[in-house]
Amino acid sequence: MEKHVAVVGSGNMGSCISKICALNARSSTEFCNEVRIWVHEELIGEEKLSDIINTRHENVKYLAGTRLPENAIAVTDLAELGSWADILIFVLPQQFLPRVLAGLKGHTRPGACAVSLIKGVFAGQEEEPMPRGLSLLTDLIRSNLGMECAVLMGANLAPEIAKEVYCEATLGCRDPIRAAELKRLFQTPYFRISIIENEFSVEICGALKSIVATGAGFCDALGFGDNTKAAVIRLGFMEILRYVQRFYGSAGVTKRTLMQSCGMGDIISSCYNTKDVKWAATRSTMTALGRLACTIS
Ligand SMILES: NC(=O)C1=CN([C@@H]2O[C@H](COP(=O)(O)OP(=O)(O)OC[C@H]3O[C@@H](n4cnc5c(N)ncnc54)[C@H](O)[C@@H]3O)[C@@H](O)[C@H]2O)C=CC1
Ligand SMILES: O=C(CO)COP(=O)(O)O
Repeated sequence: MEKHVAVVGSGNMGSCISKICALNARSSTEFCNEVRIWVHEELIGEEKLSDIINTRHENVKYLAGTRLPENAIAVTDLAELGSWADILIFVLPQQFLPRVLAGLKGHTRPGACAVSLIKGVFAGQEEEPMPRGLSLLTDLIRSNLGMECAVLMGANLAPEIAKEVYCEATLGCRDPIRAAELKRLFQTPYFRISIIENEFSVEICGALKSIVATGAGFCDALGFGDNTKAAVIRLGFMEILRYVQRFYGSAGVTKRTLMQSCGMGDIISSCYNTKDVKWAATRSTMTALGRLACTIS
Protein backbone atom coordinates (compact mmCIF):
# COMPACT_ATOMS: atom_id res chain seq x y z
CA MET A 1 0.00 0.00 0.00
CA GLU A 2 1.31 3.43 -0.93
CA LYS A 3 2.03 5.61 2.09
CA HIS A 4 0.41 9.02 2.44
CA VAL A 5 2.91 11.77 3.27
CA ALA A 6 1.89 15.00 5.00
CA VAL A 7 4.04 18.01 5.86
CA VAL A 8 2.75 19.99 8.84
CA GLY A 9 4.06 23.52 8.30
CA SER A 10 4.55 25.61 5.19
CA GLY A 11 7.25 28.14 6.11
CA ASN A 12 10.67 28.41 4.54
CA MET A 13 11.79 24.89 5.44
CA GLY A 14 8.33 23.33 5.32
CA SER A 15 8.02 24.40 1.69
CA CYS A 16 11.50 23.05 0.86
CA ILE A 17 10.88 19.65 2.39
CA SER A 18 7.44 19.49 0.72
CA LYS A 19 9.11 20.06 -2.63
CA ILE A 20 11.64 17.29 -1.96
CA CYS A 21 9.03 14.79 -0.74
CA ALA A 22 6.63 15.57 -3.58
CA LEU A 23 9.32 15.06 -6.23
CA ASN A 24 10.47 11.81 -4.62
CA ALA A 25 6.87 10.59 -4.21
CA ARG A 26 6.19 11.33 -7.87
CA SER A 27 8.84 8.90 -9.01
CA SER A 28 8.11 6.18 -6.45
CA THR A 29 5.57 3.40 -6.07
CA GLU A 30 6.13 3.39 -2.32
CA PHE A 31 4.56 6.77 -1.56
CA CYS A 32 1.23 8.22 -2.72
CA ASN A 33 1.78 10.72 -5.53
CA GLU A 34 -0.13 13.44 -3.67
CA VAL A 35 1.86 15.02 -0.82
CA ARG A 36 -0.24 17.27 1.39
CA ILE A 37 1.07 20.40 3.13
CA TRP A 38 -0.78 21.85 6.10
CA VAL A 39 -0.92 25.62 5.76
CA HIS A 40 -1.71 27.97 8.63
CA GLU A 41 -4.12 30.00 6.51
CA GLU A 42 -3.39 33.65 5.92
CA LEU A 43 -4.40 36.24 3.37
CA ILE A 44 -1.89 37.57 0.88
CA GLY A 45 -3.68 40.64 -0.37
CA GLU A 46 -7.14 39.24 -1.03
CA GLU A 47 -6.06 35.68 -1.76
CA LYS A 48 -5.67 32.76 0.61
CA LEU A 49 -2.12 31.41 0.80
CA SER A 50 -3.41 27.83 0.36
CA ASP A 51 -5.20 28.83 -2.87
CA ILE A 52 -2.06 30.53 -4.17
CA ILE A 53 0.01 27.40 -3.50
CA ASN A 54 -2.56 25.18 -5.24
CA THR A 55 -2.99 27.37 -8.30
CA ARG A 56 0.39 29.08 -8.80
CA HIS A 57 2.48 26.32 -7.17
CA GLU A 58 4.57 28.80 -5.26
CA ASN A 59 4.62 29.76 -1.59
CA VAL A 60 4.82 33.46 -2.33
CA LYS A 61 5.18 34.43 1.32
CA TYR A 62 7.72 31.96 2.71
CA LEU A 63 9.62 30.62 -0.32
CA ALA A 64 9.04 33.05 -3.15
CA GLY A 65 10.72 32.20 -6.41
CA THR A 66 10.72 28.41 -5.95
CA ARG A 67 8.28 26.33 -7.97
CA LEU A 68 6.56 23.64 -5.94
CA PRO A 69 5.61 20.40 -7.71
CA GLU A 70 1.96 20.17 -8.74
CA ASN A 71 1.47 17.08 -6.56
CA ALA A 72 2.25 19.13 -3.42
CA ILE A 73 -1.25 20.09 -2.32
CA ALA A 74 -1.98 22.72 0.33
CA VAL A 75 -4.68 21.86 2.89
CA THR A 76 -5.93 23.67 5.99
CA ASP A 77 -7.92 21.07 7.95
CA LEU A 78 -5.63 19.42 10.51
CA ALA A 79 -8.01 16.67 11.62
CA GLU A 80 -8.66 15.60 8.03
CA LEU A 81 -4.94 15.61 7.32
CA GLY A 82 -4.21 13.48 10.40
CA SER A 83 -6.83 10.92 9.37
CA TRP A 84 -5.22 10.67 5.92
CA ALA A 85 -1.49 10.60 6.67
CA ASP A 86 0.79 7.63 7.28
CA ILE A 87 3.87 9.86 7.68
CA LEU A 88 3.47 13.23 9.42
CA ILE A 89 6.44 15.55 8.97
CA PHE A 90 6.46 18.38 11.53
CA VAL A 91 8.23 21.55 10.42
CA LEU A 92 6.84 24.66 12.05
CA PRO A 93 8.12 27.06 14.71
CA GLN A 94 8.06 25.28 18.06
CA GLN A 95 5.69 27.72 19.76
CA PHE A 96 2.88 26.55 17.47
CA LEU A 97 3.39 22.83 18.10
CA PRO A 98 1.07 22.40 21.13
CA ARG A 99 -1.91 23.91 19.31
CA VAL A 100 -1.25 21.86 16.20
CA LEU A 101 -0.95 18.65 18.24
CA ALA A 102 -4.27 19.45 19.92
CA GLY A 103 -5.83 19.71 16.44
CA LEU A 104 -4.41 16.33 15.39
CA LYS A 105 -5.05 14.43 18.60
CA GLY A 106 -7.60 11.65 18.10
CA HIS A 107 -7.44 12.07 14.31
CA THR A 108 -4.50 9.90 13.34
CA ARG A 109 -4.25 6.61 11.46
CA PRO A 110 -3.20 3.38 13.16
CA GLY A 111 0.44 2.65 12.34
CA ALA A 112 1.21 6.25 11.35
CA CYS A 113 4.61 7.69 12.27
CA ALA A 114 6.04 11.17 12.67
CA VAL A 115 9.28 12.93 11.78
CA SER A 116 10.22 16.20 13.44
CA LEU A 117 12.39 18.85 11.79
CA ILE A 118 11.67 21.36 14.54
CA LYS A 119 14.74 22.68 16.33
CA GLY A 120 14.41 23.65 19.97
CA VAL A 121 12.92 22.37 23.20
CA PHE A 122 9.50 22.96 24.69
CA ALA A 123 9.38 25.07 27.85
CA GLY A 124 6.03 24.29 29.50
CA GLN A 125 4.23 27.01 31.46
CA GLU A 126 1.96 26.36 34.41
CA GLU A 127 -1.26 27.23 32.63
CA GLU A 128 -0.67 24.87 29.69
CA PRO A 129 -2.02 21.33 29.50
CA MET A 130 1.51 20.25 28.54
CA PRO A 131 4.36 19.07 30.79
CA ARG A 132 6.02 21.78 32.89
CA GLY A 133 9.71 22.52 32.47
CA LEU A 134 11.80 21.47 29.50
CA SER A 135 10.63 18.66 27.23
CA LEU A 136 11.84 17.28 23.95
CA LEU A 137 9.53 18.31 21.13
CA THR A 138 9.47 14.72 19.89
CA ASP A 139 8.26 13.59 23.32
CA LEU A 140 5.30 15.97 22.98
CA ILE A 141 4.53 14.47 19.58
CA ARG A 142 4.90 10.89 20.87
CA SER A 143 2.77 11.43 23.95
CA ASN A 144 0.02 13.44 22.24
CA LEU A 145 -0.32 11.35 19.11
CA GLY A 146 0.78 7.94 20.42
CA MET A 147 3.18 7.33 17.56
CA GLU A 148 6.91 6.91 16.99
CA CYS A 149 8.78 10.06 16.05
CA ALA A 150 12.07 10.25 14.14
CA VAL A 151 14.03 13.48 13.62
CA LEU A 152 15.73 15.14 10.67
CA MET A 153 18.26 17.84 11.50
CA GLY A 154 21.28 19.41 9.88
CA ALA A 155 23.03 22.41 8.40
CA ASN A 156 19.97 23.04 6.28
CA LEU A 157 19.40 26.67 5.42
CA ALA A 158 16.16 26.58 3.49
CA PRO A 159 16.97 29.23 0.83
CA GLU A 160 20.03 27.20 -0.21
CA ILE A 161 18.10 23.91 -0.30
CA ALA A 162 15.48 25.63 -2.44
CA LYS A 163 18.23 26.42 -4.96
CA GLU A 164 19.29 22.76 -4.85
CA VAL A 165 22.77 23.57 -3.56
CA TYR A 166 24.42 20.51 -1.97
CA CYS A 167 23.93 19.91 1.75
CA GLU A 168 23.76 17.08 4.27
CA ALA A 169 21.23 16.14 6.92
CA THR A 170 21.09 13.60 9.73
CA LEU A 171 18.09 11.33 10.18
CA GLY A 172 17.69 10.09 13.75
CA CYS A 173 15.60 6.93 13.67
CA ARG A 174 15.87 3.88 15.88
CA ASP A 175 13.98 1.48 13.59
CA PRO A 176 16.26 0.51 10.66
CA ILE A 177 13.40 -0.38 8.29
CA ARG A 178 11.62 2.93 8.92
CA ALA A 179 14.95 4.78 8.64
CA ALA A 180 15.57 3.29 5.20
CA GLU A 181 12.02 4.23 4.11
CA LEU A 182 12.40 7.81 5.34
CA LYS A 183 15.79 8.10 3.67
CA ARG A 184 14.12 7.16 0.36
CA LEU A 185 11.53 9.86 0.98
CA PHE A 186 14.00 12.64 1.82
CA GLN A 187 17.23 11.99 -0.03
CA THR A 188 18.09 13.71 -3.31
CA PRO A 189 21.43 14.20 -5.06
CA TYR A 190 21.70 17.62 -3.35
CA PHE A 191 20.22 16.64 0.04
CA ARG A 192 22.24 13.72 1.41
CA ILE A 193 20.96 11.82 4.42
CA SER A 194 23.02 9.95 7.04
CA ILE A 195 21.27 7.75 9.58
CA ILE A 196 21.94 7.73 13.31
CA GLU A 197 19.97 5.23 15.39
CA ASN A 198 19.91 7.44 18.49
CA GLU A 199 17.03 9.87 17.85
CA PHE A 200 17.58 11.79 21.04
CA SER A 201 21.18 12.66 20.21
CA VAL A 202 20.23 14.15 16.85
CA GLU A 203 17.40 16.21 18.36
CA ILE A 204 19.43 17.62 21.23
CA CYS A 205 22.16 18.81 18.83
CA GLY A 206 19.55 20.78 16.85
CA ALA A 207 18.24 22.33 20.07
CA LEU A 208 21.56 23.33 21.62
CA LYS A 209 23.22 24.78 18.53
CA SER A 210 20.95 27.83 18.75
CA ILE A 211 22.68 28.87 21.98
CA VAL A 212 26.07 28.80 20.27
CA ALA A 213 24.65 30.70 17.29
CA THR A 214 23.36 33.37 19.65
CA GLY A 215 26.89 33.72 21.09
CA ALA A 216 28.25 34.05 17.55
CA GLY A 217 25.70 36.80 16.87
CA PHE A 218 26.91 38.71 19.94
CA CYS A 219 30.43 38.57 18.44
CA ASP A 220 29.09 40.20 15.29
CA ALA A 221 27.27 42.88 17.29
CA LEU A 222 30.39 43.69 19.28
CA GLY A 223 32.48 43.98 16.13
CA PHE A 224 34.70 41.01 16.94
CA GLY A 225 36.31 39.23 14.02
CA ASP A 226 36.25 35.70 12.70
CA ASN A 227 39.03 34.56 15.07
CA THR A 228 36.79 35.28 18.05
CA LYS A 229 33.83 33.72 16.34
CA ALA A 230 35.89 30.58 15.66
CA ALA A 231 36.70 30.45 19.37
CA VAL A 232 33.02 30.80 20.27
CA ILE A 233 32.14 28.01 17.83
CA ARG A 234 34.89 25.71 19.18
CA LEU A 235 34.09 26.40 22.82
CA GLY A 236 30.35 26.07 22.14
CA PHE A 237 30.91 22.72 20.48
CA MET A 238 32.90 21.49 23.51
CA GLU A 239 30.18 22.78 25.84
CA ILE A 240 27.49 20.89 23.94
CA LEU A 241 29.59 17.75 24.32
CA ARG A 242 30.05 18.36 28.06
CA TYR A 243 26.36 19.27 28.56
CA VAL A 244 25.05 16.10 26.96
CA GLN A 245 27.58 13.95 28.79
CA ARG A 246 26.74 15.59 32.12
CA PHE A 247 22.93 15.57 31.84
CA TYR A 248 22.22 12.78 29.36
CA GLY A 249 25.31 10.56 29.73
CA SER A 250 23.33 7.35 29.63
CA ALA A 251 21.41 8.43 26.52
CA GLY A 252 24.49 7.66 24.43
CA VAL A 253 25.21 10.96 22.69
CA THR A 254 28.52 10.21 21.05
CA LYS A 255 31.18 12.12 19.17
CA ARG A 256 29.98 10.20 16.10
CA THR A 257 26.66 12.09 16.23
CA LEU A 258 28.31 15.39 17.04
CA MET A 259 30.52 15.11 13.96
CA GLN A 260 27.46 14.74 11.68
CA SER A 261 25.55 17.50 9.91
CA CYS A 262 23.18 17.72 12.91
CA GLY A 263 26.15 18.53 15.17
CA MET A 264 29.28 20.17 13.80
CA GLY A 265 27.64 21.05 10.46
CA ASP A 266 24.64 22.80 11.98
CA ILE A 267 26.75 24.76 14.47
CA ILE A 268 28.97 26.15 11.72
CA SER A 269 26.14 27.17 9.36
CA SER A 270 24.01 28.54 12.21
CA CYS A 271 26.83 30.76 13.48
CA TYR A 272 27.01 32.48 10.13
CA ASN A 273 23.51 32.57 8.75
CA THR A 274 20.38 31.78 10.76
CA LYS A 275 17.64 33.77 12.44
CA ASP A 276 19.43 33.13 15.78
CA VAL A 277 22.70 34.72 14.75
CA LYS A 278 20.96 37.60 12.98
CA TRP A 279 18.75 38.28 15.99
CA ALA A 280 21.71 38.31 18.37
CA ALA A 281 23.71 40.52 16.06
CA THR A 282 21.23 43.39 16.01
CA ARG A 283 22.05 46.54 17.90
CA SER A 284 18.62 46.58 19.56
CA THR A 285 19.21 43.12 21.02
CA MET A 286 22.55 44.23 22.42
CA THR A 287 20.99 47.39 23.84
CA ALA A 288 18.24 45.39 25.54
CA LEU A 289 20.76 42.93 26.95
CA GLY A 290 22.96 45.78 28.17
CA ARG A 291 19.98 47.27 30.03
CA LEU A 292 19.16 43.88 31.53
CA ALA A 293 22.77 43.46 32.70
CA CYS A 294 22.63 46.91 34.38
CA THR A 295 19.36 45.97 36.11
CA ILE A 296 20.80 42.71 37.43
CA SER A 297 24.12 44.16 38.68
N1 LIG B 1 15.63 20.23 10.54
C1 LIG B 1 16.26 21.18 9.90
O1 LIG B 1 17.32 20.94 9.42
C2 LIG B 1 15.67 22.55 9.84
C3 LIG B 1 14.71 22.88 10.73
N2 LIG B 1 14.14 24.11 10.72
C4 LIG B 1 13.10 24.33 11.71
O2 LIG B 1 11.85 24.29 11.07
C5 LIG B 1 10.92 25.06 11.81
C6 LIG B 1 10.14 25.94 10.88
O3 LIG B 1 11.01 26.86 10.30
P1 LIG B 1 10.65 27.66 8.98
O4 LIG B 1 10.04 26.75 7.97
O5 LIG B 1 11.90 28.41 8.63
O6 LIG B 1 9.53 28.66 9.48
P2 LIG B 1 9.23 30.13 8.94
O7 LIG B 1 9.69 31.10 9.95
O8 LIG B 1 9.68 30.28 7.52
O9 LIG B 1 7.64 30.10 8.86
C7 LIG B 1 6.80 30.32 9.91
C8 LIG B 1 5.66 29.33 9.76
O10 LIG B 1 4.82 29.45 10.90
C9 LIG B 1 3.47 29.40 10.46
N3 LIG B 1 2.60 30.03 11.44
C10 LIG B 1 2.46 31.34 11.73
N4 LIG B 1 1.54 31.50 12.71
C11 LIG B 1 1.10 30.27 13.05
C12 LIG B 1 0.17 29.77 13.99
N5 LIG B 1 -0.50 30.58 14.79
N6 LIG B 1 -0.01 28.44 14.06
C13 LIG B 1 0.67 27.60 13.26
N7 LIG B 1 1.58 28.00 12.34
C14 LIG B 1 1.78 29.32 12.24
C15 LIG B 1 3.48 30.13 9.14
O11 LIG B 1 2.37 29.78 8.38
C16 LIG B 1 4.77 29.56 8.53
O12 LIG B 1 4.50 28.33 7.92
C17 LIG B 1 11.73 25.80 12.88
O13 LIG B 1 11.61 25.11 14.09
C18 LIG B 1 13.16 25.67 12.40
O14 LIG B 1 14.07 25.63 13.46
C19 LIG B 1 14.50 25.06 9.81
C20 LIG B 1 15.47 24.78 8.90
C21 LIG B 1 16.16 23.52 8.86
O1 LIG C 1 18.52 25.57 11.73
C1 LIG C 1 18.28 26.20 10.74
C2 LIG C 1 18.99 25.93 9.49
O2 LIG C 1 19.82 24.80 9.58
C3 LIG C 1 17.19 27.21 10.83
O3 LIG C 1 17.60 28.38 10.36
P1 LIG C 1 16.64 29.67 10.55
O4 LIG C 1 16.28 29.71 12.01
O5 LIG C 1 17.45 30.83 10.09
O6 LIG C 1 15.46 29.38 9.67
